[in-house]
Amino acid sequence: MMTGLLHIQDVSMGWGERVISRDLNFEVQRGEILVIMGTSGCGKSTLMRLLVGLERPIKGHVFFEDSDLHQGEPQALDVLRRHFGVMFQGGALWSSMTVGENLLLPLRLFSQLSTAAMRQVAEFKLALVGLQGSYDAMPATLSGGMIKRVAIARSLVLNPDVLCLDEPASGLDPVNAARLDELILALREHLGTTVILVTHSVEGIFAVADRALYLDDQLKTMTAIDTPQALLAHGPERVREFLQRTPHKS
Ligand SMILES: Nc1ncnc2c1ncn2[C@@H]1O[C@H](COP(=O)(O)OP(=O)(O)OP(=O)(O)O)[C@@H](O)[C@H]1O
Repeated sequence: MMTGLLHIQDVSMGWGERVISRDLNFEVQRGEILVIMGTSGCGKSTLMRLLVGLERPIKGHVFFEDSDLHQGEPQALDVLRRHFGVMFQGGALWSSMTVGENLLLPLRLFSQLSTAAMRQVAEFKLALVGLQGSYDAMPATLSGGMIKRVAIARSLVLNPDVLCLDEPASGLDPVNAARLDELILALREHLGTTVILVTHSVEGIFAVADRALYLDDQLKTMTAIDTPQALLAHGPERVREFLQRTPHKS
């Protein structure tokens, strides 16, 4: 009997003969904030892409509830993917479109809503991330922190069960990075969204994570998953070292 929203079973990931990480086994609980951590190149982004069905594992399975994300027909996978809202590294917006048009894109593609209803949804999501009133703004007129918020709002328009954020704070100053942490906590509280987060920021990990998992690039597997406090107190040595670094923003 499976518990948890996502169930990762004996997964190995990589390309061709090159295995990046193997024997991954863990669950993501509904409503939790799970951080994927590890040094550069250990496979954090790859794991996130795999968890949302954009990458296939070399071996093993990823289940969303009881559905295998990599087994069914392409159409079934398309439906499953809509449970995920994804903000990729960089979180780029279309610079030639207004903020509102950026948010309408996924709605036009995947919802049956009327134009007026789509606009309401987009404005509501902008308000959720603290950007009410910026529907008609062009991305070039926004600050880096605001652009990240718009990208998060866009990943929320289809009401995903799981929000996946790949280094959302990269390029932000410490104040805006901390504000983004607060936003992530608020979204979980108000929407109940499950959040999977890739971050290099130790401060961010302690601020938001219910649990964090560590991908070890030397052992090429996941060596720990627990609360950040437990990992710092009695995790494997490299994980403790990772968490003891001077907090910094990537
Ligand atoms: N499409 C691809 N084909 C082949 N190799 C890839 C591909 N994408 C990533 N890699 C390699 O897989 C490894 C893991 O990459 P990934 O981006 O997942 O790491 P990461 O932990 O997210 O790194 P960073 O912290 O630097 O963003 C890297 O060595 C990368 O070069």
